Amino acid sequence: MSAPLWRAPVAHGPVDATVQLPGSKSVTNRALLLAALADGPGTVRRALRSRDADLMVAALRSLGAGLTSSEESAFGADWHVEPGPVRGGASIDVGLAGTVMRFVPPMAALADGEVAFDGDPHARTRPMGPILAALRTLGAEVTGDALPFTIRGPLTGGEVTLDASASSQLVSGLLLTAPRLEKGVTVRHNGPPVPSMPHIEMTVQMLRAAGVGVDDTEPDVWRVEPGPIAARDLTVEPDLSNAAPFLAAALITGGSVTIPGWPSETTQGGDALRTLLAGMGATVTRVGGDLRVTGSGRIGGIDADLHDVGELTPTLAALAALADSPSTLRGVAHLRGHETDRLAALAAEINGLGGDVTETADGLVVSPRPLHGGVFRSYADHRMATAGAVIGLAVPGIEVEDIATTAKTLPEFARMWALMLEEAR
Ligand SMILES: O=C(O)C1=C[C@@H](OP(=O)(O)O)[C@@H](O)[C@H](O)C1
Ligand SMILES: C=C(OP(=O)(O)O)C(=O)O
Repeated sequence: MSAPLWRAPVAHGPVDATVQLPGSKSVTNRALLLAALADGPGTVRRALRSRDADLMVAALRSLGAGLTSSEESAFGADWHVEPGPVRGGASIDVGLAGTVMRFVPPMAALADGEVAFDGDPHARTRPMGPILAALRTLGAEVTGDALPFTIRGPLTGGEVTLDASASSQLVSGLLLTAPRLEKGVTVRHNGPPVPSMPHIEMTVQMLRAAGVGVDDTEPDVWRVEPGPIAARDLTVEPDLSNAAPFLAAALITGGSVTIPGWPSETTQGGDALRTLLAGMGATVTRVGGDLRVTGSGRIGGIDADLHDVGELTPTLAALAALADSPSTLRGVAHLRGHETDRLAALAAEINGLGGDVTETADGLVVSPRPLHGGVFRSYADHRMATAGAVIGLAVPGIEVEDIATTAKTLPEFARMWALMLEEAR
């Protein structure tokens, strides 16, 4: 059965909206896991509620942690987390969540028995081999090199070398559980450059904030000292990557979109939107603690290396397709291992609307062409679905397949999108 189609609304004038974004998926899922491994009860405030976050909560519960929520709203939950002895015997569903499939297995190797992992059909193709091999080196028994697999500890820790060029999460996953191992862990990367480095910085900063010693002075080497993970009371920042489609609306309509609570300092890669969107012609200003992006009505093409911020590629490709000059998006070969092969998917869907997108070995060349309506397939990828919505602002007759897939990180997307456009009227 094919997924339902969602008629993307066309913008009939400049948007002028304030869009309150729920919490960061990346911060939420790190904070929950660290809280479950901590030395006492802790709290994660304004945590994202979404499919990926709910899968993390379910995984931690099945490994023995107690999680109860209060203050539930569209903008998230406050989770009270009670760590417990890590329990074996669980079967964990990772869905399509990179953070669950890479962050939870090292923790599961602390359990007193075997833990099984599986996920969505496409999750079985996402890169897992290097982290599973690393866990074997560190003492665990692991069946298989991809999902589905089982894992059985104990992990003693020590030093391990892996190729993390397919995903920064292969490193983050090992670092997050490392303090709980007798010897800690030293991770060395050996291979082409690791993508999404700000996400490893996020891991390192969150470990340090929990009192863990981390040495990252040598490039591509991370040493995590053994020791307690301090229980914390932490508030999650808004998800800056999910700001991308909303801010893109300002450029497309020549309007203005404000995101409240944009952090002044952050390890979220989405912060790069400030420079990337300015590079495409937007005016970007801070108004108190908010970020405001204003479009001029003109979108310029860009030549950008997105190696550190690959998550932003679908929105930027959509904008590039509507620009007045060509764009080259480079450094994102690893996107072929994301929710879908995003380079192939973006080229196929934009070209299906009459566009001119060419895949390169590590990115896309986008030459703007007049686009026509049609179906924009989402491939179970939340950022493909939102890219379709972005194009639909300017091109009548876009029907996005399976808009509900945005529930991976932003279940309220369609409602928030409609609200943003209503504010323009
Ligand atoms: O650690 C994280 O929270 C993430 C790391 C990045 O993964 P890759 O390094 O696989 O790109 C990013 O794209 C993903 O959305 C979230
Ligand atoms: C790559 C992404 O997700 P994941 O955490 O599943 O890797 C993403 O959200 O763009």
